Amino acid sequence: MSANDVLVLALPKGRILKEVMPMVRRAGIEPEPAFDDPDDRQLRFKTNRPGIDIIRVRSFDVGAFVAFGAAHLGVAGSDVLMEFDYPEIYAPLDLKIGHCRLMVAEPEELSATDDPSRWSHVRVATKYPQLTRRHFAARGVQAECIALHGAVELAPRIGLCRRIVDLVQTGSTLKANGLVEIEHIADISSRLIVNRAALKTRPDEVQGWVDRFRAVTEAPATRH
Ligand SMILES: Nc1ncnc2c1ncn2[C@@H]1O[C@H](COP(=O)(O)OP(=O)(O)OP(=O)(O)O)[C@@H](O)[C@H]1O
Ligand SMILES: O=P(O)(O)OC[C@H]1O[C@H](OP(=O)(O)OP(=O)(O)O)[C@H](O)[C@@H]1O
Repeated sequence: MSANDVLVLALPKGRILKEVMPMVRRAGIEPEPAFDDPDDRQLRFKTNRPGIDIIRVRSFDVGAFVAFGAAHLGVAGSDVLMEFDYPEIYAPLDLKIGHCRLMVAEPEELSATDDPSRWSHVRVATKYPQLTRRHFAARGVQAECIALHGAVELAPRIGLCRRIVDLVQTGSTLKANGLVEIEHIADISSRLIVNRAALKTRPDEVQGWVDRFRAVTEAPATRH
């Protein structure tokens, strides 16, 4: 099999990887040992399947690798998919992992008197500037976004802006920074994504992997 024939699966490093690897293994893909070696600097890994390699990239970059066809399949949070909104990506399967929600939040004391229905302009710190602008524009509010890559909950406390759009799971990061949720934007989970062109040109292989992952999400996990 030539290198060009190998399908590439893009996985997000970080928190999702821990949840997704048991699913990848149950779908029948076992990466080479270097994948689990924290000192190994390799980013592309062979697997027990000669026809599939794994690449490990930033969670925000999985969509770009799949959209531009460098990877054929991938796993991405629906937050990332909403932010970039790549038409070349098809997301056929909810993997039911990485559950959280995307919220607008502000300092507790501001929320006591604030009335979001009266906003015409908001300044918001967020990792999701495009999604945030779209969300507010849909109800006629102009959002000025300050793009951050992390520690978003710090922004109101330190005077960068009063409001944020960020992910919330347990709510402990909001609470620790004196913030409260004031608007729900979306429920988030991770999806199996495929490049639309790859699905057209190699339908049996790509659909075969979608079906195997679907079977994993539908079967109860076995305990060892
Ligand atoms: N608190 C959370 N609970 C559940 N899922 C989350 C949470 N935070 C983020 N996620 C999901 O995990 C994905 C990756 O999270 P995040 O952007 O924080 O990256 P990370 O795991 O820190 O790794 P990296 O920054 O290296 O990409 C997000 O796109 C989202 O779908
Ligand atoms: O509601 P909680 O359970 O507290 O989780 C929410 C936090 O988790 C994520 O941050 P992450 O830990 O990835 O750090 P980050 O600031 O680098 O995004 C997210 O951006 C929130 O900050």
